[in-house]
Amino acid sequence: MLNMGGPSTVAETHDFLKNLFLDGDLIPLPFQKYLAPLIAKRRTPQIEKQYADIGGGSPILRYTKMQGEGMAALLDELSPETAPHKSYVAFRYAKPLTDETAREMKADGVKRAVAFTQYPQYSCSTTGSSLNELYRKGRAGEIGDEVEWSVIDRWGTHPGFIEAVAQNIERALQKFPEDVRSSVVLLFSAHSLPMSVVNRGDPYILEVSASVNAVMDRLGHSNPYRLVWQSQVGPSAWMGMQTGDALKGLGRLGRKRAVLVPIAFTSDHIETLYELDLEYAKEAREHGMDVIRAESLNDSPVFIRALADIAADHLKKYKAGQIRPTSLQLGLRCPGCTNVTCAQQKTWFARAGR
Ligand SMILES: C=CC1=C(C)c2cc3[nH]c(cc4nc(cc5[nH]c(cc1n2)c(C)c5CCC(=O)O)C(CCC(=O)O)=C4C)c(C)c3C=C
Ligand SMILES: [Fe+2]
Ligand SMILES: [Fe+2]
Repeated sequence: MLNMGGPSTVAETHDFLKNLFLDGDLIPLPFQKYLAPLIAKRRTPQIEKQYADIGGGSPILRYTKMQGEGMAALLDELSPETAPHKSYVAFRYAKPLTDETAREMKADGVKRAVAFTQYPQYSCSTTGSSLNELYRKGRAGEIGDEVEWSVIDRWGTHPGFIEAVAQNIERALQKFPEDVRSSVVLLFSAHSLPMSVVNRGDPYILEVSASVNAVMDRLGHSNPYRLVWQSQVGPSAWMGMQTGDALKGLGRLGRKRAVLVPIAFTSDHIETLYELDLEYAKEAREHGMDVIRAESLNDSPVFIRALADIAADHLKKYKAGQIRPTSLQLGLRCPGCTNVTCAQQKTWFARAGR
């Protein structure tokens, strides 16, 4: 289960940020090796405070383990021919990092593995980065040669995922009086992307939009909705409109009721617990708005079942011993992408699978 991870305790914030700013797939910096530690150090106090304010750390490891264990148990039933199943977590910027997980898999004698991104929608800066890391570790011999790999690199319109999000929205809508419910604005909010990344052809914006469209279809377009973007960092141009500005704009239009829906991350993190709950929703309430946040997927049984269905379908399609390069969705670089090695990954994942 690939994801970025987060500091489980406030004390781990600095290392998390250092790993993040060292990642050229996420943030290409000149003299990265030297600049990254400096930027991380400068940013640490502010981000430490945010993790302290949401309860002393990120819950992502706890939820990912819970989701993984639930998924593996269901998979034993859904796919008995590939049982037993076990989930491993490989985070990009926090423990457990890819090499630690690879050692554990090696010690367990794993022979067949699925690199399963936990980002529903593909971006070269997120899933691409995690796959690059796995590829590098594989090439460096840190992952057993005998492991047969395949990849699930996106699932943003899987009906189970869409159902889980839709149910959380319906639960949030229930909190509004029935006579006004259908006028509540659904404000889907996803982590923004620098325009430099959007403009080189990264598919994330398109795939997040596809998720939102699928959720609205499932809801029968019951409510007005918009997709907005949050958490931009630094002075460069990012995808808009920004979530905070959208809320203010709705307030000005007299649309006082909204549900904020996290759509691009599967567990709670600073963006939901700090930015959406403590900053935006609070500010909106102070301006007389009635804003509720739909819950993150976290331990949702519908979502865990979706993960198991996605993995079971994949295992049926890509049987051990039969994985070929053409089986993988990877291999297409964005036309303008210079730092993502998707094309090489395709070859490695296939070769590792022989
Ligand atoms: C799908 C989710 C995310 C995308 C896409 C994404 C792209 C992206 N992020 C940065 C820069 C930063 N992101 C930071 C933290 C952070 N990012 C995400 C998710 C996505 N990022 C999460 C879940 C987190 C962890 C914080 C949290 O909410 O718990 C940070 C560090 C925090 C900070 O300093 O503000 C930076 C920096 C870029 C440049 C980028 C696309 C290229
Ligand atoms: Fe980010
Ligand atoms: Fe790319």
